[in-house]
Amino acid sequence: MFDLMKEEQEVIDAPGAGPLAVRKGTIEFNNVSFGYMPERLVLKNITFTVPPGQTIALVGPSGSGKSTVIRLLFRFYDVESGSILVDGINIKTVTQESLRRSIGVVPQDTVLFNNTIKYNIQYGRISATDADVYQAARGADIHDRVLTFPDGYDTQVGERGLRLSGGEKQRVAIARTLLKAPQIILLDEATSALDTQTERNIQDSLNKMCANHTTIIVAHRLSTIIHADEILVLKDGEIIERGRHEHLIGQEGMYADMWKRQLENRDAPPPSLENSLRTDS
Ligand SMILES: Nc1ncnc2c1ncn2[C@@H]1O[C@H](COP(=O)(O)OP(=O)(O)OP(=O)(O)O)[C@@H](O)[C@H]1O
Repeated sequence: MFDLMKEEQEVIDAPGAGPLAVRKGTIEFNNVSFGYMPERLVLKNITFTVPPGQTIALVGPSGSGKSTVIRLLFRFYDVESGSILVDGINIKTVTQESLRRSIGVVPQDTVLFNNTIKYNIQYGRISATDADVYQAARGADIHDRVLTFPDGYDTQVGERGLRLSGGEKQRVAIARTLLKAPQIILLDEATSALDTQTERNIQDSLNKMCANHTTIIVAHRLSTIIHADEILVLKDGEIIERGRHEHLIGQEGMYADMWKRQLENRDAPPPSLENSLRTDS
């Protein structure tokens, strides 16, 4: 999946590029085609619009191009043909720094600094006050948890400190994003399984965070995108189905198949339960 910190610099600012001032946060992809290598396009004629405050979800098999859409919006690469606009401005014409400043990212796996939990949250906006940090932590549903750490907000975390669980790390990312308060949010849903209660809590925090922000979600669990304003189903770099959840279920295509498969997996008893039943009988 996309690891934005590790991407190398491929594009440079255009001469005289000015800063992007995001007002509403409309995102438009117009006939975007792109390949990492000229002979192989991984996105073909992708067109979609995310109106201000709405949520679009990208789903599809591994390698279908979901993360590439995100990387292009972050402008790690320039499109081969077509254009990407934010509030009507072609992102090629603005500074990358200003573009990335306007976008908050909640990655699958959040990198923690070997520092205090407070620093790790405050990283979203270094100038934030303690009160802002606590408020963001509350919004991300991690404040009460932090208070149980040995030194509260001053507890060292990361490799050399307290290790946080996957769900806790994701909540740190949500808190950072709440502090940054960007108009646009990119969310890379974790593939790793979380227990049902943790998942529900995180989902609540995510919903709160994304409300009134233009959001693109790379989704793995379809249950989290039932309310998305539009779902794009990608296959081999093309949008093969699009629409809201109910519409796609009615189409009985790839999305409906994926949905059925996820329901079957959810209804199957967990392996441990199966084993214990077998032992008991
Ligand atoms: N840096 C790169 N150089 C060359 N090819 C790449 C690079 N990154 C991705 N690709 C290729 O581009 C295609 C789309 O990859 P992408 O990461 O966008 O897929 P994805 O849908 O996000 O997959 P996943 O769900 O597995 O993360 C794949 O065929 C992949 O092999």
